[in-house]
Amino acid sequence: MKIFLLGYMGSGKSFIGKRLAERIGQEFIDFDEEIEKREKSTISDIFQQKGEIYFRKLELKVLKEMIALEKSVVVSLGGGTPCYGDNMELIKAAEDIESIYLKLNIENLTNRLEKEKEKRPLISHLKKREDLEDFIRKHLFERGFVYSQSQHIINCDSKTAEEIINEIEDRLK
Ligand SMILES: Nc1ncnc2c1ncn2[C@@H]1O[C@H](COP(=O)(O)OP(=O)(O)OP(=O)(O)O)[C@@H](O)[C@H]1O
Ligand SMILES: O=C(O)C1=C[C@@H](O)[C@@H](O)[C@H](O)C1
Ligand SMILES: [Mg+2]
Repeated sequence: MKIFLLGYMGSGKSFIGKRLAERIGQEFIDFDEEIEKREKSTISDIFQQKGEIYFRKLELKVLKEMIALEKSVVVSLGGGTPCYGDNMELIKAAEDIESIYLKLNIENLTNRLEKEKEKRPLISHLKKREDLEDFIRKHLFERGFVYSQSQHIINCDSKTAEEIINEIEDRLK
């Protein structure tokens, strides 16, 4: 089975994806780590040195490769991966992919991202909590529509990783 995890920055795609893959005995690919490996650079440095447009083009190339994989795998996408160009249409058109949106509310996303801004170039400049929260509110308003086109939507607010993984397993039965 090919499982793609979607959701906003900090929603837990990497964290849940790794554990879900272990639970069901499938290979795990973290999309951002894959890009970092290929570029021999961090996401922040890629944004800084080559710009976001370069990153988005590379993201599309890697997405197409992930969609074409012919093996069972759990892929944790980047937060913006489905949101650019026709990327979500490509994901939806792939009949062998189960797409899962890990949904969190703005307050919980802000709580998580406040502690982990450095590795995330789109928010690393937002020093005050209020500014971070305002950014997330607007950004999620723009992106939520895309994430919500996933086949499964898992509400992750106040759930442990264990509970979320159990819920995903139930959905995929
Ligand atoms: N169910 C959970 N309960 C509490 N904390 C969690 C849970 N899931 C993930 N986290 C924590 O939230 C933070 C963000 O998670 P993670 O890095 O997996 O997000 P992400 O969706 O991969 O973000 P990005 O799109 O930026 O890569 C991490 O510190 C992780 O440990
Ligand atoms: O939400 C986004 O656009 C991003 C999320 C991260 O996973 C990285 O892919 C990068 O920081 C961009
Ligand atoms: Mg991640």
